[in-house]
Amino acid sequence: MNPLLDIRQFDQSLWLDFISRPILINGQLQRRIQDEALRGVTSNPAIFAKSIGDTADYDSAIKALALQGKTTDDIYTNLAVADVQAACDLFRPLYDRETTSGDGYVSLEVSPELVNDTEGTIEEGLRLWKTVNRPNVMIKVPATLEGLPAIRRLISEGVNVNVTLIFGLERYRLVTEAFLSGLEDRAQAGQPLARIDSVASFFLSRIDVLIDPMLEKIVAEGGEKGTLAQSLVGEVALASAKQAYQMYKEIFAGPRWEALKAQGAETQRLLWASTGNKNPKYDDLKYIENLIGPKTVNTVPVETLDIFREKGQPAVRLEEGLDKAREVIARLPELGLNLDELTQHLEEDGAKKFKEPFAKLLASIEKKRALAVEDQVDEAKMELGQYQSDIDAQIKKFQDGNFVAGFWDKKADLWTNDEAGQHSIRSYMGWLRVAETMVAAVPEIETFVNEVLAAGFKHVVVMGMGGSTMAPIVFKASFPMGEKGLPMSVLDTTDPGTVREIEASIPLAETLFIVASKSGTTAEPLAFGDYFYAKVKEIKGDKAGENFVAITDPGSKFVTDATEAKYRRIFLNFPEVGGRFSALTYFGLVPAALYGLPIGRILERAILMMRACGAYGPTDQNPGLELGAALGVLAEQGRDKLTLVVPESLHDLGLWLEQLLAESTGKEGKGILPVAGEPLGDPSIYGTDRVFVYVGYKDQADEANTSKLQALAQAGHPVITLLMKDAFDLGQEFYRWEVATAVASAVFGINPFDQPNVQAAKTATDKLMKAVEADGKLPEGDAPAASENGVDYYTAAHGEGAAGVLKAFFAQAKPGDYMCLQAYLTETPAVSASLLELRQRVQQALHIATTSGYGPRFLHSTGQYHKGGPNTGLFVQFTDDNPQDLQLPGRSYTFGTFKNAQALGDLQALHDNNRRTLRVHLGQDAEAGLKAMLAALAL
Ligand SMILES: O=P(O)(O)OC[C@H]1O[C@](O)(CO)[C@@H](O)[C@@H]1O
Ligand SMILES: O=C[C@H](O)[C@H](O)COP(=O)(O)O
Repeated sequence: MNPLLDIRQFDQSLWLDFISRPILINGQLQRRIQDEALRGVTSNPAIFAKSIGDTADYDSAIKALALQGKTTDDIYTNLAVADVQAACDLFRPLYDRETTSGDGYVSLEVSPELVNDTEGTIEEGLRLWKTVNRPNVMIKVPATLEGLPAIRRLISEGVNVNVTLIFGLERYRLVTEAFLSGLEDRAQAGQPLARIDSVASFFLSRIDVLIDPMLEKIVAEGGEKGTLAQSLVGEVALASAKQAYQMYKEIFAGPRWEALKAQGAETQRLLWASTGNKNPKYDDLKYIENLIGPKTVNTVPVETLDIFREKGQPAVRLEEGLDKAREVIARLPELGLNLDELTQHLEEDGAKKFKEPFAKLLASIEKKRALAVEDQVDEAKMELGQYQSDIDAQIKKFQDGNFVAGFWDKKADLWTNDEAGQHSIRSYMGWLRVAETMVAAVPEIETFVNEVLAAGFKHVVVMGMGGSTMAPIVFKASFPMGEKGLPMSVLDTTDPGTVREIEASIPLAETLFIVASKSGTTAEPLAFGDYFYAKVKEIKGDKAGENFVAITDPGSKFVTDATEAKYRRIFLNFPEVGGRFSALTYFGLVPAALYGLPIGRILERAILMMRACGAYGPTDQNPGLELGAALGVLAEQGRDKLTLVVPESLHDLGLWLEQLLAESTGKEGKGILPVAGEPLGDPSIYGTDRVFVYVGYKDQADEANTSKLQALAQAGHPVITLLMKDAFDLGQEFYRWEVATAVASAVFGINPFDQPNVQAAKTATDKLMKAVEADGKLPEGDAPAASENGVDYYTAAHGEGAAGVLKAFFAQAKPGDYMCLQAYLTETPAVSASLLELRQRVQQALHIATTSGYGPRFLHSTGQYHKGGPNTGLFVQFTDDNPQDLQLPGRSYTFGTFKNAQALGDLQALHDNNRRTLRVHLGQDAEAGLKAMLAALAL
């Protein structure tokens, strides 16, 4: 027996007299709807004062909104509306299902300051109705004399109204009159009456709280009056309610009502409010159990609802003791108690009881707002030496041309005069303000995380390429897992060894797989999805979809496929945000939240940087513009190798930055080459093509790097230092770099948002895969230039044996060139160490920049620059025999063949762009093969 469910047979609806973000996010409200037959929610200014003003639950959102320049009032409205919307959405299925019950509603009250202001109430009521934009919201309007015409008007406009602060029977009659007149106005205007729902909230416990002490005083005086008073103690509220219910039955009967009913109108139900008992002498369920009757609502505080669940005795009692109820009210005057005056007092006091906490709430928001806007972004230290004046001139040029205003207005001619290019630029500027949208999406994501935890998942695997997984990689490497987070793996390679490794390390049935692909067409994530779906299906059969989540753009075929495969959830991202600019969208934030990070704080910092970059009006300095102008000018003057130096704790930031810079700027023979993971050396080993950027933490000394950087700055190399307070500042840095990349692209006059040369490798790979499908294997290639110790060397450079070939290949290096290692291998410490050794030796001997990436990951990141940037690269590609190959389900080929086709396809694209290449096939044992190659290298 559960009284919460049993009460339904008496046609009473229980609503919850509380709302807060935590109960929306942690699933409590949903559980109450699902398991406890909860049928609505009411809020009031005091409730919001408690949930917003007295907790830190909204602090991140308040800060983010404050930084956007919102006023305190706007911040309150934004928070309250967001909660009400979320609650409305939870009740929506109930609301849609039960078209005549009048349930499924969430109430939001107009400002208590409007309690005696008719026009103000109408205006705010309509505004809130529009802003919440849900059919199942009720706007709460006080039943003051000034409120009555507002109720009539709002009802006539089709707004659902919860009339609040009703204490007396006469006023109740006027409330029903306002409701009926509103419906009649509406009918006269030819508008439909169905689903215009309204409740009349009769406040109960407050009546007894006021009158009982008066009665008790009379009791104390003794005599007849004392005896009478004694019989009335604790009775007035219930008697009022019972009488009101009789009035309700009368009013909503007869010809006037029947005419409205015939047009689809529903009655304005009585809602018992203020039903949390406030007198310890009374039963906690006094205002619940005694007021059960058909077609009524009781809005109950959390604690009372829980008590009712435990020991409630539901039965219809609302029409019991009606004579006594009449007598209670009738005899009050004998004791000198004028109920009209008392209810008037309650009304005034009621207004005060809402105004005071509301004022406190606004004051607390104001305090947080004022503090937030004082916050400053972490300043960059720019040691630009001889380049300073040219960079200053570029910034001045931008200022004179009103660049920043144009930037925020998405004026595409800041980048290119080409019409198609301009169109593409305008279509991909959504990242500029997407962090604002995501602040609003935080509760949705956090709710999802709680759902995943409640479902018992133990691990998350994010699967995707490039911009769809880079941010999760950075978050995972830069933060420890959050307290309630799940361990997270990222799969962004077709390397079978890595796929196996991940598979072996996860509890398959309890792993949530996120297939992340903006386009929904990228071959790798779709293959990963298919592979693991088949694996989970072996365990969970038709329920496999429960373990899968998609993040993709709306309208992609992947949306259809994921829907068919019954994915647990599909997050639709934003078509106007490109992959490498998507760190602060669902792509970065859903995994981050599952990993247990408070994503609101990451967004807060991003918005701080947006503000500094002029998103909300001109600023004295613009960190994104300054960084971008510096990088653009330096690259134009030959300093085009951005050498990123980071402490170990930020080692994967380079992966994200590489994609952003290389894919955005590496085209039309221009661009900035990001150089990440290269050990920092003395000034003597560097050419004049470098700019050094250090990203680290303010309070973490990094002596080894900082002293070397000092020496480099002294030797005339430009050095830029960005120090973060903590890892949450990654939100700030992501944004700074996105702006800087777009600005540097404007210096070059290129479109930062396309990747014209990526397709070439994909097309070549597709062609090779067609051959695989037809012949069962990849086509035979040219003969190697050398073969030694199980390692084959393929290159156009000629030489004797492995050593000769390597010598000839590296002999092509010129100042300003770079060597790029492309390892289509399983990432292991030994492989990474050999690649690093190779980089070091080349750097020391040839004084050129070196980069390194695992394939096929880099194809979706730096691959654009390799083919589209300047022809300064010497590319060394490593492949192996994929000793641990894996079959792909539903396909005629393996992961290994797919990966090797990707390598060959890219090699083809490099050749087509006349790049200098060396392919080193390492055979069965990549680690040994690499050692053999290093032994043959005479550098
Ligand atoms: O998210 P998608 O559409 O799968 O694309 C992944 C990556 O591939 C690229 O399109 C390059 O191939 C990147 O720009 C992108 O981040
Ligand atoms: O709509 C509900 C009312 O705002 C609420 O029940 C008031 O209760 P209180 O008297 O306990 O503040």
